[in-house]
Amino acid sequence: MENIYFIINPQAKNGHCQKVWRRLEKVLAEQKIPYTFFLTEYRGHATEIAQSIAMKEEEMEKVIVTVGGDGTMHEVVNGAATYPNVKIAYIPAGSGNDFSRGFGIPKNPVSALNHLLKQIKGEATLIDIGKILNHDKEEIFFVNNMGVGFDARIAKEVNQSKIKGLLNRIALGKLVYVYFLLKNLFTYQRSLIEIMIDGKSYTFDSAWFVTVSNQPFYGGGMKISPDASPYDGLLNITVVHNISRLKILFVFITVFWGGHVSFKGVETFTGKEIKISSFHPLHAHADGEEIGSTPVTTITCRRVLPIFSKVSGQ
Ligand SMILES: Nc1ncnc2c1ncn2[C@@H]1O[C@H](COP(=O)(O)OP(=O)(O)OP(=O)(O)O)[C@@H](O)[C@H]1O
Repeated sequence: MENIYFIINPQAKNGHCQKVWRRLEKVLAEQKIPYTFFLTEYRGHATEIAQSIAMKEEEMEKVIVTVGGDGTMHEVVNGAATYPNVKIAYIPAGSGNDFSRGFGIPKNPVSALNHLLKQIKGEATLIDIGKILNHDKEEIFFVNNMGVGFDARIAKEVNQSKIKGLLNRIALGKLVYVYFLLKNLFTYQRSLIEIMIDGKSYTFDSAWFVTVSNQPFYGGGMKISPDASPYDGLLNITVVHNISRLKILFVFITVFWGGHVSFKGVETFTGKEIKISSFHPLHAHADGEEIGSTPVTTITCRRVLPIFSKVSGQ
């Protein structure tokens, strides 16, 4: 059996993750699985823990299992992605859990753990990840998506909001993104955005946002990039521009099944290196976590991260 380390964000889904972890502990005890665990104490802590696990006895193979939401997974990947001795797994216990949607991991945390315990004896799957260079020349990885503009503004407000806690308590946590989308819809100032995709330049005036996806889902189940695949070495770009405030509401409804891509004003591209700049600095996010503002450059890193997911061996 591999060395298994769990990193748990007890605050994910406004504390619900603690209950999830207690259920997982029982399963691990019943199956007599040896493991080590760490609870995160603050934002950024999962990155520090993952990195220190990866660095300890570097020749030793390890599996780091994230228990939490997409934000915690983002932090774990940023701590461990550059260490070849580490494989990563995910148990969904956050509000949105787009990673589990995109990678076919069971929604139920106990099922996800049982599934992982079966898989862990076999081969992990190498997936693509995105690497961002922001204007401070920091390197940031993402597994789901990154974005600039309206969606990054929403991500920032969601992360700071008290409403998220309220909605989570009544089991409607996924609606938090919808709430902030509607809140910003009538006030957001659209902007000129320039995108360079593999050396080819595109300009969009009155742009709402640009999303760069590694897998189809974001924002708690919206299929923003229906054709994105984390196995093809490409990133999928979605630009929404020149659409009125009223029409974007209709477009938004169709995002849940990926129908938005057929609207005029929704443009899609694929590429390996994407530079995004804007007339005014715009918020940027990676996997829903704030990462500063434009300009940003994103590149794909092809099949570099070993993960355990339903589609292992693909
Ligand atoms: N102990 C902690 N206290 C406060 N914040 C924390 C702690 N540990 C991690 N965090 C931060 O909590 C934030 C949210 O975590 P996470 O994304 O895992 O859960 P979520 O928001 O419920 O789920 P999702 O992102 O899937 O909607 C992350 O930005 C992470 O950095």
